[in-house]
Amino acid sequence: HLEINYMTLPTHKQKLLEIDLELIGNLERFVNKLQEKIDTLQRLADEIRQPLIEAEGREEEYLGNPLNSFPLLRHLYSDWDLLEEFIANQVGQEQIDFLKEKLSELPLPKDLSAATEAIYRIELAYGVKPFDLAKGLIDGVQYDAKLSSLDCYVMATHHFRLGDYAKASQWLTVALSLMNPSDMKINSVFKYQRTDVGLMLARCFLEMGSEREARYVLSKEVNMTTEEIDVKIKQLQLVGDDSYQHQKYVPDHLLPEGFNAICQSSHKPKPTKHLYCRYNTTTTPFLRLAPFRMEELSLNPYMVAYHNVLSDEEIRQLNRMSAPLLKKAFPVSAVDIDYDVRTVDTAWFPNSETPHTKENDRLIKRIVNIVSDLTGLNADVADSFQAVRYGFGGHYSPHHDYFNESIHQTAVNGDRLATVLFYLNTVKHGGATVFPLLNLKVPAEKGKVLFWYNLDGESLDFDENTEHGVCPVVDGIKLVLASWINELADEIRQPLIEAEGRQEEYLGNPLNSFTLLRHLYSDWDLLEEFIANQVGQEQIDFLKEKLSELPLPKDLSAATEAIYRIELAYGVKPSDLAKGLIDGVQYE
Ligand SMILES: O=C(O)CCC(=O)C(=O)O
Ligand SMILES: [Fe+2]
Repeated sequence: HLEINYMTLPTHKQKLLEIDLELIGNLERFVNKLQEKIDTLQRLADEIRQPLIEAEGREEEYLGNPLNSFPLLRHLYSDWDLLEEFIANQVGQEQIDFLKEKLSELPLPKDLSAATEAIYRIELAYGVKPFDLAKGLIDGVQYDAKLSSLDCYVMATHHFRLGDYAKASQWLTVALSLMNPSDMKINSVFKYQRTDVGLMLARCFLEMGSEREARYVLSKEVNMTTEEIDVKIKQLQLVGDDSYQHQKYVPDHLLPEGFNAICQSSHKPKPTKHLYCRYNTTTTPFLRLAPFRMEELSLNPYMVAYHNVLSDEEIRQLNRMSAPLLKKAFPVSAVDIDYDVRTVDTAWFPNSETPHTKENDRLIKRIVNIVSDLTGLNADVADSFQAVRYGFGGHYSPHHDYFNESIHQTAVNGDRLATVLFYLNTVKHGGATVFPLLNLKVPAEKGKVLFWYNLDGESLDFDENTEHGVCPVVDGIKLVLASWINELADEIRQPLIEAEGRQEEYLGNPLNSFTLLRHLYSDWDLLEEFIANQVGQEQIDFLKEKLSELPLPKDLSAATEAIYRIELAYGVKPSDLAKGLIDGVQYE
């Protein structure tokens, strides 16, 4: 049962329909059995009554006939006894047993919580009023679906527990409006009564400080007398009501308002007059041959989207590869403070379970290449792709991708310099990536790749403006592949990082000083040209400004000559010198 995931796996959701259909079939068989018994009992009643009708008004004459008195006696002697047995005998035991057996396959409390929270997130993020949500109108889209009174009551209970009494009362009002008198018998089967709704609504009004409205509801919906109301109100005011469990109130943290506003269809994207849409042919030579349509979304932080990067077949293969790895990563424990940060399934990818077929290896290599082609960064990240699957209501609260703390990962690889996101499907409604501080919404579109720097281009400080999250998915699921390029994967920075903390020693070594000098002398100059078309003007200006502080031709000559003298004086072969072996000493 543990692996069942109704939120993100269509096949599992399908199972809910199948089991419901099975149970409905079972219920119908039970109804038929019951109907047969009713028919039999009705006929019996008619037959037994028949002689009595005949005898009516002439009882003496009737009973005088032995053919009448005998049957009457015999009938009274034995029939009712057997009839008692027949009536008492449970109809449809088989169907009852079947139902009992199936109960173990039905959703668990945590499944209901997950579904409730999914609707709750959709309600919050898209600013949907309970009344609209109940009739299937979400963020301007009218769905062919609606909620029942009991569904609304469950939503109200969720809000109530979070202490959002205003929203809870709205849901309760909708629940009342959807409750028809003719549903009373059905509702009572589910132990759901109008008075339940009324009591909770009165509680909401009391919590909101409106005793007058609480009294009105207790009288109208719970049918209490004035005296009963007095007692109830006093009781609630004194001791509260422990029939409802409370949780802490978290919605601000869950989906902040500024974020939600961008999720909604009413959001107007900001004009992007300084930004361009063009083909990237410059980052790497590869792109001169196979340019991708690129859309600059922001200059600071630098952020671009590329379109139609992966083919449908590649995406199919990726999904085939990652599907078995995606595990249910649902945070179910309410004591976990982060339980509402992210509702997805994730898998690091590829991992030891990924079959090493030729196609798989080729595809992974291709994705690594795409990442470095699109970003111009050294993306030796084959072990750090993350496949992410969002189900209905699946979201990611605003966060930064950098860790900004010393953990094993940042110590080994540095922090996350850049993020590359592959969108593997088009989400019909919801699921956009949103950057609230940039007022930017990036819809999930199949084949698109989004790339941004998490560190400021100038200071290399963490760029707080890269804060981002994912709007709850309304319709369908969302699939992405995330890849992070770490600072230290960028080979340009490698020598500096190696030198960190032991600069004197590091620079004391001629090979290091030479490499550094040569690199500073010529690489940045060429790099400036190389990346001029891609990075923000600000960074280019910074680089240009710094060029004046870099070594001059005479400095390079001096260094070259120094190495040359060492080579001559110690008789070092070029192959030894290149690998650090000088006059019997192996340098690092
Ligand atoms: O799914 C997305 O659009 C964003 C994912 C993300 O922010 C992350 O994995 O860090
Ligand atoms: Fe992220």
